[in-house]
Amino acid sequence: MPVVVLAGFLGSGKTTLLNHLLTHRGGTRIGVVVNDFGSIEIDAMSVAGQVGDSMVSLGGGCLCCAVDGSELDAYLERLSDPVHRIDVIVIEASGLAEPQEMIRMLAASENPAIRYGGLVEVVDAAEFDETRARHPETDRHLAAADLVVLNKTDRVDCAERARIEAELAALCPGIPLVAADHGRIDPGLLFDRRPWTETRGQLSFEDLIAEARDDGRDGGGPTDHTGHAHTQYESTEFVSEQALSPRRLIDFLDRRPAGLYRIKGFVYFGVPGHEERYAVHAVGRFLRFAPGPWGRGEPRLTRLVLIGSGTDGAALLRELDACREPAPQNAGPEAMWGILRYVARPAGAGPEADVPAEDPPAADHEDAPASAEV
Ligand SMILES: Nc1nc2c(ncn2[C@@H]2O[C@H](COP(=O)(O)OP(=O)(O)OP(=O)(O)O)[C@@H](O)[C@H]2O)c(=O)[nH]1
Repeated sequence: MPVVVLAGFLGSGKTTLLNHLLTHRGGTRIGVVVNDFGSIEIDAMSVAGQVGDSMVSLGGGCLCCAVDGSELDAYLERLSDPVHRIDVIVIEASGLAEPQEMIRMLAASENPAIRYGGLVEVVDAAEFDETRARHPETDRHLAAADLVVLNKTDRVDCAERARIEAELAALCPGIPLVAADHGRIDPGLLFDRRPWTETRGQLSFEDLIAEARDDGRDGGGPTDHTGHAHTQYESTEFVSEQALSPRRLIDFLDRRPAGLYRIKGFVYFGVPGHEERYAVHAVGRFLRFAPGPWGRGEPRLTRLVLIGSGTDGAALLRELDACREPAPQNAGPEAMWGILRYVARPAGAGPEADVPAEDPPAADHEDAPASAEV
């Protein structure tokens, strides 16, 4: 059973791509391992249909370090149990994971049923230069990939896309590159249609084991994490049973500090007519809300994970505490206008019913309006 590692920097679109795979998998049964950096498992909650028994979720740190090889092995063993009839396992790494470490863990796995099925690196076209500038290790990750997905191509123009593709081709010679928006790639690129060979590319099993041996590591246990992106990042988690004020939340988001690179989660506003679960995603200066139904029996909670570098977690929590709203039912529809500006509507859809003409237009495609990328 091949185990494909899906990696890429914070917010590049890994969960989106995974959901695309799950909804376009045809007859293939995919086992999923989701690794959230924060202890609130937002990614796991965002995976299409919550694939039941065929998903395990590892929160609270990066798989490459916080979870040791034997723990991962135990989960893989569970998924590779014939009872699940799984054809392929996809591990969605946290956005701060070190892919080589994960490949090492897989290489060191004693489970005869699984084999490393390749590394897919997802790249955010809109954040490409900035991510590389802040994280030079990105180039190393890309060079280890078996497939590079240049995602969010809808957020850059043709010339910019061609420039990034040329840079990627130079960084990853010989490694297939596919461009996508919203992770819509052909699932056949990852499983079934092409046999995966363990020795293709720069990172063969043998290379990895030899590298680990040279470093005096066994390839399975926790290692020296110096230089891993996640050592520079901290995660702050916020949970509220009380609704949040849309106005105060948008004000908080508009003023979010530059170091706060990634926010994800679900928000309960409880404003009449807007009782849905609002998924929120911030990646750099990009911000999006997406209303959707609550799961059956799911408590109306706000759960947010805020990941950044040099952020003051206590101060962020104080600000979010101040967004709590004891009486959301008294709010009028205009309270939601600030949020609705960041809700992407399907192309061709009419204006949101309760967005007034004089209000800034709602985002009509994912390429956020200037006002959405503050
Ligand atoms: N415009 C645009 N937005 C995208 C695309 N792919 C993903 N997004 C949005 O980008 C945000 C982050 O996407 P995710 O799939 O959660 O990213 P991720 O890599 O799983 O994030 P982390 O787990 O935090 O590292 C969400 O709001 C997505 O809807 C795309 O191709 N174009």
